[in-house]
Amino acid sequence: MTQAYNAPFVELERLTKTFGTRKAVEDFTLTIQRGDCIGLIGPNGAGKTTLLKMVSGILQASRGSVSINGKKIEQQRALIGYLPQYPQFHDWMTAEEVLSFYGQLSGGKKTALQARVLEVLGTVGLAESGKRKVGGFSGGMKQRLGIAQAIIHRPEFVILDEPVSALDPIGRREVLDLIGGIKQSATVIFSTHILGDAQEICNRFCIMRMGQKLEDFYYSDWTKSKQTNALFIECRLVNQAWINHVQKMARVYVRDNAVQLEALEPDEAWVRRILSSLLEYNVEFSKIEAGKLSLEDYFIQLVGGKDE
Ligand SMILES: Nc1ncnc2c1ncn2[C@@H]1O[C@H](COP(=O)(O)OP(=O)(O)OP(=O)(O)O)[C@@H](O)[C@H]1O
Repeated sequence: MTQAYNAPFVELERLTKTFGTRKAVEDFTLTIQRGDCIGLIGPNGAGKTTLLKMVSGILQASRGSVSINGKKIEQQRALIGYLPQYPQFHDWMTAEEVLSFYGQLSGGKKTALQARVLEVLGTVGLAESGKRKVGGFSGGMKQRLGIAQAIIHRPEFVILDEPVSALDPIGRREVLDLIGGIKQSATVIFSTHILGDAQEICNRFCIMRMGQKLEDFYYSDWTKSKQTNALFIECRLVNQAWINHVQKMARVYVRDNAVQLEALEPDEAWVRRILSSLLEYNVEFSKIEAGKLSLEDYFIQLVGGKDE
């Protein structure tokens, strides 16, 4: 049967996980389309790991369901590649042995896997290290090996839990480039609290807090709606009377002399009204920029502190 182009690929339906009395994830519903690269963003303790474990089928949901191509996740495990937050390997195994082992767990035959193991080691930049014992690997190398084990069986849906957070800038760069490559041929969801990294490679963002989905948007839609309705004004001196006035038209964030305005009810004349107000209130400004609200600013406005 041929599927409609935009038929849902993965569907999370009111996923809920309770540990004792604590709801780690609550009524989380999400439809993932093929080709999405989703950044799952949330403060510590928001429930990201718990959610991804349920989506990958390694943690039983207390309530709700996950389906892939309309079938229960239990029947679709072969389509999934999963990188846990803290991948563990036996130090005494070589990288080749690790990948061969995981490939066999996914149903591959040892002899048939040999070429694939070498191919994947090349993909993750470990071609020269295949015969080395994992115990001698750096954190970045282990993370790349973790990604290699997640993609050894050519999964269509790749789930990565905090793949970059623990790495130094060089390791992060390598892993980000790697995820950029993986998303060319697979649907990807990965959790992070480094917004800049997610912004670089994701086309879609899901923001969660206290187990619940706060926002879910495609970056292109978000930039259209937010960036045209945001203004950044650097003042020589912040004029409080003007701030009081613009608060009727905008959410106002003041940091030192920088004022960020986000339209309360955007319309075409909003920017013009703000600019007129600058003249009306004799605000001395040194710089005005339109449309540069960063995802990080937005996230901080939305989420604020930690969930722990
Ligand atoms: N096995 C467990 N038993 C009891 N509580 C748990 C368990 N696993 C997670 N929790 C709790 O569920 C909540 C969500 O945890 P989770 O690890 O999913 O959050 P997270 O967003 O991944 O956090 P971080 O960014 O710190 O990894 C936390 O309050 C956590 O303490």
